Amino acid sequence: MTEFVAAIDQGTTSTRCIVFDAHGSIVATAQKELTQHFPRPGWVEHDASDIWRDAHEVTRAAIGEAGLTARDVAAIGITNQRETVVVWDRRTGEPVHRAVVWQDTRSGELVAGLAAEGGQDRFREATGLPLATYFSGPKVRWLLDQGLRERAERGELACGTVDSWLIYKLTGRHLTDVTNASRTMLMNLSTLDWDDALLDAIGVPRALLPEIRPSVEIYGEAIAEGLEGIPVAGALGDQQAALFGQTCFAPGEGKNTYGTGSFLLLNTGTEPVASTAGLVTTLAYRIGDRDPVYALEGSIAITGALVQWLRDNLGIICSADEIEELAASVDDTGGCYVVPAFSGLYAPHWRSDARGVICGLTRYVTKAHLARAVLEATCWQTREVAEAMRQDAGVELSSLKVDGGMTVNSLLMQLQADILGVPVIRPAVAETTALGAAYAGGLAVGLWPDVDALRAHWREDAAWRPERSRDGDYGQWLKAVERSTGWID
Ligand SMILES: Nc1ncnc2c1ncn2[C@@H]1O[C@H](COP(=O)(O)OP(=O)(O)O)[C@@H](O)[C@H]1O
Ligand SMILES: O=P(O)(O)OC[C@H](O)CO
Repeated sequence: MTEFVAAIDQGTTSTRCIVFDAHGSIVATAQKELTQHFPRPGWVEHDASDIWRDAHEVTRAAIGEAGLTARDVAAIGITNQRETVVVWDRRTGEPVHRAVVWQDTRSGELVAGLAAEGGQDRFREATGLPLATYFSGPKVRWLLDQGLRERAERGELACGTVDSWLIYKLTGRHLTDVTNASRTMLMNLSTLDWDDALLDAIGVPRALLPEIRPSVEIYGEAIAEGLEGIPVAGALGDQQAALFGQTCFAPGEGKNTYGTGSFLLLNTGTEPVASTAGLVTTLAYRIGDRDPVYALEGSIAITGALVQWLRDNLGIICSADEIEELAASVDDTGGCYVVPAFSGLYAPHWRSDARGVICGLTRYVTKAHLARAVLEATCWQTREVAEAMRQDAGVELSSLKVDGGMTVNSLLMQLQADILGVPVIRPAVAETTALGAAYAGGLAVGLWPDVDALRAHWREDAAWRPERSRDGDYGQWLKAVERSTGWID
């Protein structure tokens, strides 16, 4: 058995492939930025052909960069932006529409209609999810309503989240992993199968959907050029992959990933825990035919994306890393709070009528204060979901494991420790999302015997301890959140 695993990490803003060795160390990386399309306010699209082209290209590049050939790679694991939907023609294998991205709000009216009939939580018991534009089912329904329904019912079209699209292009098989399926609002959390009542209510024919498989399993051999014969052997939604990569295998273990959005997940064991505090109940992973493991999740739509907005829409910084120096040039935000409700508010509020606000502006406030308030917005939103976690699972955080693109920002990490009041700990391999996918692939082909073998790989890189309590400012943040709601009628 060869000792290398390639992990494809298809994120919202970029696609990368990382080759890991049997110790979980990075051997080679290749990455491509993904073009974002914003055709109307609230709409976010990706070109699914770009997604596949980039994934194919970076995988071949990373394997080459590692000095390997396809024969030296034990498995390809996949991790991906979740909820985003792709619909393709089964005959040509080509997409019939741009992918509708998780942040996209075009299904707002559909979602409001469904909520009017049975309340926002009508599918919560079956799916663990509140009705929101975030999840895939209503996005699929919107796509079918664009003249695709008849073809879908005749079985000519296939649909899936990004894992499913990549597995299809890699192996020719139409499958999805159970963690991704749990984000569609079409899968029943207990049966782990598509639920006819949900399919009916949301208006999605079963014929369109992939088969739901465990997260750790050999799905098939790659047939894509240059990758022929590599087992495609594990898939997890990116937030679940980060939980896996952080080796949070025991109930009560959790992590927060800071990327385009931020997602705090807590392993709750083999029984789903229902949320009453605005969190989402979701699949954490399933290894082969063993009992599935569930998680509670605090999903925050916009964190790193707010830094991008400061860069691309306002031009206040030229690159994301410039925000740290600018924000550090002042001691506080000058009383300014930014609530980035660009796609409404996700956990714990689930308010699709919210839109972004900046509160507390005076003539004193400079771009440096604004930059600092942008960083604090990530931290305050995280505090809100951590509080919800305490209410739902009775878990009092004693520290927080972190990862994701924003965690290179030390000021942000210090602000997070201050605002949460607990130490924030970053592991040596910050690419935990890709690592989790590599672990899933490697476990499936027997590179590692079990999850216990993976724990030994986790090492701390840096920790930030609370230096200044910010409890006194939390009320002000909540007031700002209140002001963002009720904007859309
Ligand atoms: N130094 C930094 N400070 C703050 N945010 C950053 C920094 N560097 C990158 N980011 C943000 O991190 C995000 C990218 O993280 P990544 O984990 O690659 O995201 P994704 O997986 O969602 O594509 C971007 O939204 C970017 O704005
Ligand atoms: O692409 P990321 O890393 O921001 O993750 C997106 C999430 O999976 C959305 O649920």
